Amino acid sequence: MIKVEGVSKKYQLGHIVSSKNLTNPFKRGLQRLTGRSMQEEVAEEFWALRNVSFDIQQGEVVGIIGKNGAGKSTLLKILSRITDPSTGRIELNGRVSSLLEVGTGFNPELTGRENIYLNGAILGMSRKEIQSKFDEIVAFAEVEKFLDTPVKRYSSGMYVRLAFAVAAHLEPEILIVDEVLAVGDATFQKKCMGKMQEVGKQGRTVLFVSHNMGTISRLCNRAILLNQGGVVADGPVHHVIKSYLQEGTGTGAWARWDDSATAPGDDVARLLSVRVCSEDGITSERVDIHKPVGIEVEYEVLKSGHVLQPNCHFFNSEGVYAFISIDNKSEHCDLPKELGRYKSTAWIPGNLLAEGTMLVGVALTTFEPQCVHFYEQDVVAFEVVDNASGDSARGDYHGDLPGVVRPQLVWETSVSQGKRP
Ligand SMILES: Nc1ncnc2c1ncn2[C@@H]1O[C@H](COP(=O)(O)OP(=O)(O)OP(=O)(O)O)[C@@H](O)[C@H]1O
Repeated sequence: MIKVEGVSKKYQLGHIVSSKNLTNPFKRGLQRLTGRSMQEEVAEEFWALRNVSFDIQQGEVVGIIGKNGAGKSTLLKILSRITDPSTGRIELNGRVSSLLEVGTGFNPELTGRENIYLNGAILGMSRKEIQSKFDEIVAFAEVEKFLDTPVKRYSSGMYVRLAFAVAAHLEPEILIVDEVLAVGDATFQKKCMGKMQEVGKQGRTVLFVSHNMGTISRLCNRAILLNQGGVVADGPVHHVIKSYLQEGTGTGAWARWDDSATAPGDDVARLLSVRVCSEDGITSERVDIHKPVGIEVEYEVLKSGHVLQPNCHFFNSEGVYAFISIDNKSEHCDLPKELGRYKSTAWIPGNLLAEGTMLVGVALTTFEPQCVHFYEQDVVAFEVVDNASGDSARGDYHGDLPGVVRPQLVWETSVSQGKRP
């Protein structure tokens, strides 16, 4: 269905080098002779993709994962024929509908209604075929009132809703979606997930890029991990997510931001670091199932006078939302914070989580009125390990124990007939 063979993509990057690093011998000489410092612009080659090969069969729902700059969007652009590969070849059999950056595929001057017909026509559908899908698209996107308004007047949320609805409902044989779900609100994201699952079940092929491992694992059965433009893992989604987390190509046990200007946050507070740690304060990627594990959040308050409550969101590698914990019981947590650097640690007791990977999202929230100063999803991860020593909740059972949590509960047994042993 999709065949990618030895695909590489080269970009030319132009940048200015200053006097010390001139490469042009003429400019170097001139600089020496005149004593005037010179600049020059050099073009540098950059390979965004290197020798990427894989096959995707019809009906596969494939997640493309990798850290920022790994080449995911470039790969999807090549598959959507927005850009050509520098070397290698791709083969796609079937109608492709793609939703890459918000807005691609829409003409801003045309109305919502006109854009639906335009996109259908681009996909090679007849007017009748489009008409049969029209009401469904409009209902999904919830843009009934704005159907005859040019899409340039839409809010970004409306735009994405319509773009997704069009891409997913016009019965493409191959649906390519890049992280667009991050733009909509939670209800819409859920709706999109459901729709993509449905498209996959109808035997169509879906390629989906996301940084959210929960979404990837819920939606996809296979994942391809890219790192610096190359494929480093390709296979069942849980194995590939595990490599992403473990190889340090993605989320580790420690995330920090050295430059507060680019750190997550707003003018009230910024995130400095998040760490998974053991009782003795050591950063730990692997945690013994019996032992407590701490999520330490360090942030800087830039504007005083706000009540700020850190909160952690826990997901397992299948994307199941395990639980949320909000700092709403500690001393002074409900008082406005002064300027300064704060460190808060949430402690999860031993024998609570099940074994496996936990992904943690961290937020800082003011609740009245509600304002989220930052929320970093999947910011750190750790592996809960059960060494099956017999004194954990698993007891003497060595087989697979499913579930998000595995608390060691107190059991009581009473006997009404016969004798206790
Ligand atoms: N038009 C371009 N010109 C030059 N470099 C580019 C261009 N497009 C992408 N790149 C570079 O290619 C690399 C791969 O980019 P790409 O957007 O494919 O990565 P990504 O995995 O999608 O990243 P992200 O998760 O941040 O979206 C990056 O280093 C990026 O800076």
